[in-house]
Amino acid sequence: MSLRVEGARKAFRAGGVVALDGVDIATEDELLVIVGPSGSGKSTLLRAIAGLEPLDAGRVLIGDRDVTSLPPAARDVAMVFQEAAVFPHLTVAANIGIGERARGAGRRSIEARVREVAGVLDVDHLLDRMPGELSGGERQRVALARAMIRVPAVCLLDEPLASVDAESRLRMRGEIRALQRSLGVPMVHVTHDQLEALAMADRVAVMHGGRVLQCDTPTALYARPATTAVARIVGPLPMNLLASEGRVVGVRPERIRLGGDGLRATVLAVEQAGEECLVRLEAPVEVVEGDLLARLPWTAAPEAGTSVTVTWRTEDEHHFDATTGNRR
Ligand SMILES: Nc1ncnc2c1ncn2[C@@H]1O[C@H](COP(=O)(O)OP(=O)(O)OP(=O)(O)O)[C@@H](O)[C@H]1O
Repeated sequence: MSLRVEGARKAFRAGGVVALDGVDIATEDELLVIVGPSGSGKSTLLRAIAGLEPLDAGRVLIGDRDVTSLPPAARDVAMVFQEAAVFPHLTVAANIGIGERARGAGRRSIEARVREVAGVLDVDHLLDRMPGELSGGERQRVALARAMIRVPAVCLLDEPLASVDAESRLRMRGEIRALQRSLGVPMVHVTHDQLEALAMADRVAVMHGGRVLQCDTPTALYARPATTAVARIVGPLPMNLLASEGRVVGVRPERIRLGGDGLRATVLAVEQAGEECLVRLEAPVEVVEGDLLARLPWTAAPEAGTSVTVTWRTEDEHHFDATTGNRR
């Protein structure tokens, strides 16, 4: 199945915000993760695909069906939101089966399907519990199971891991990844956590200001960001951007080394992060945005206040146009 969004535009009269400013995406049976800062239009795009937000212009196509003017129920789309909305007065089994019951399926077939999907999402041992007796992660898995009980044409997830603790998040990333493979339909997952995006996705669409800046594999986004904005959004840390001879030179903090014949710098601060450390530097260069950062092994941590030299390999440089920010 394919999912395409073409030329999607959406302005909200309240506040005069252009939430979608000509968005095109095309995806097939893969996990497409949409990432971007708060307010970049991610949820609006997802809601437009689901039919919850009418577009001012543009089209949504699922397979060869133009669903732009169809109501949500007619689109065959499953959607899971940030806050797992489960019915507190129904058991887990009843929550998962509620859609099938509404469609008039028989009791036995509902039971069988509930057990099957609960097994996939590892909530089969919780079927008789009430939602109040579940952890946040378990509740979210129940919400996923309910949405996936019937294989939809398209599956949409809006920050389903946002309120789940770090350990469950890690586990659920893998489960969502596996769920997409077992369903074999396009899955679009929204997150503002770009590391989560890079870890899970077949491809990542980076949104900013209502536009898709780049849509590519995690490897390509990291290795060849198309613009300075993508270079700042994608990666374990924002890329350092230095003004140099009318262009912008980008170097990732994890590619910077201290010592050798290089740029003289002063160490402003050192933060330990497990085996590594984040070093904030001041150097006589024009840093286009943010601070000059280096990520080093903790064993190589310099002292704050000392003088160091900063080097990197030329093959680790990314070059961008100073005016447009586009990769050169
Ligand atoms: N119903 C609405 N009325 C007015 N403005 C809205 C409405 N919904 C969203 N917006 C605005 O549209 C822009 C995009 O919002 P959207 O929720 O799509 O962003 P987002 O990328 O999902 O953000 P977040 O990561 O914070 O959820 C924002 O500026 C937001 O304030």
